[in-house]
Amino acid sequence: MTVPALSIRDMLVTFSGFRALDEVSLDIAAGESFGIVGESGSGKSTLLRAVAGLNRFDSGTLTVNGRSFTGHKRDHEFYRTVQMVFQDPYGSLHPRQTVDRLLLEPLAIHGFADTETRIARALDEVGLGSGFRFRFSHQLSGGQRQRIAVARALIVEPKVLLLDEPTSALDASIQAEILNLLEQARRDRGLTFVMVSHDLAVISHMCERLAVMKTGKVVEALDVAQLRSREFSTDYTRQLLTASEGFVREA
Ligand SMILES: Nc1ncnc2c1ncn2[C@@H]1O[C@H](COP(=O)(O)OP(=O)(O)OP(=O)(O)O)[C@@H](O)[C@H]1O
Repeated sequence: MTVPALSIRDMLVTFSGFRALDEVSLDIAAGESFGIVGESGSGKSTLLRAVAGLNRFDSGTLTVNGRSFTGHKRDHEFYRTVQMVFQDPYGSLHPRQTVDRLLLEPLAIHGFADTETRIARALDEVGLGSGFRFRFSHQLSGGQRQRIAVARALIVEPKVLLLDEPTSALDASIQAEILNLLEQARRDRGLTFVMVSHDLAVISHMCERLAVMKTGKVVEALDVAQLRSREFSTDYTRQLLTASEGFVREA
């Protein structure tokens, strides 16, 4: 692997002594789409949140594009490079703000000047168009909100997107649209994805490699070809696969 976009070494996160993330190490290459799966409570969100600086990590190292970070301190440049999209587009967007305002905010924070052009382009990129610009987010459907959340992440031209169950709050048909939109953006922009999902079908569709988590640890790392041909080394992964609804793809 060339210099990884994201390198996590022995990352430990504890909550009152409980090891929610137990010395996890991962290298994710630039341009790679990397999945994180595991049962509920296995530490997937904690890992993503610790990378994003939303949780502090107690020990270990995080290196992003060659820059190292500790604890939960992140700087402007980090958030220009790394953006996160959350599961719940209802919670992550302020309901009483217009789409315009929601898209303007990250541009202002990061000092972009040509805001008009960027907002118009962002709305086009996520398939909404300028007719949505002055709508309030509470007037949008779940799928439209998630498109705005994606636009808000992409508008500052990041290199890495952290995606925490980005479609699991949406209907199946809308899920596919958002996943396609994300995949298109990744290809067009050469983005690196780190995607958490409980749905192995989603991971199989979107990712090239994945880590399987259990009780705060990575118990297995494999590529999607191995996932599809069921070359696992643990029964736990097999059980996850069986439990993942709709996973029907055969080797
Ligand atoms: N802020 C917190 N305070 C205390 N415990 C926490 C906190 N955040 C997470 N945990 C605990 O850490 C463990 C891992 O949680 P996490 O949310 O990372 O799991 P997950 O794999 O993302 O689960 P799910 O698929 O259900 O979202 C759980 O036992 C959870 O209760």
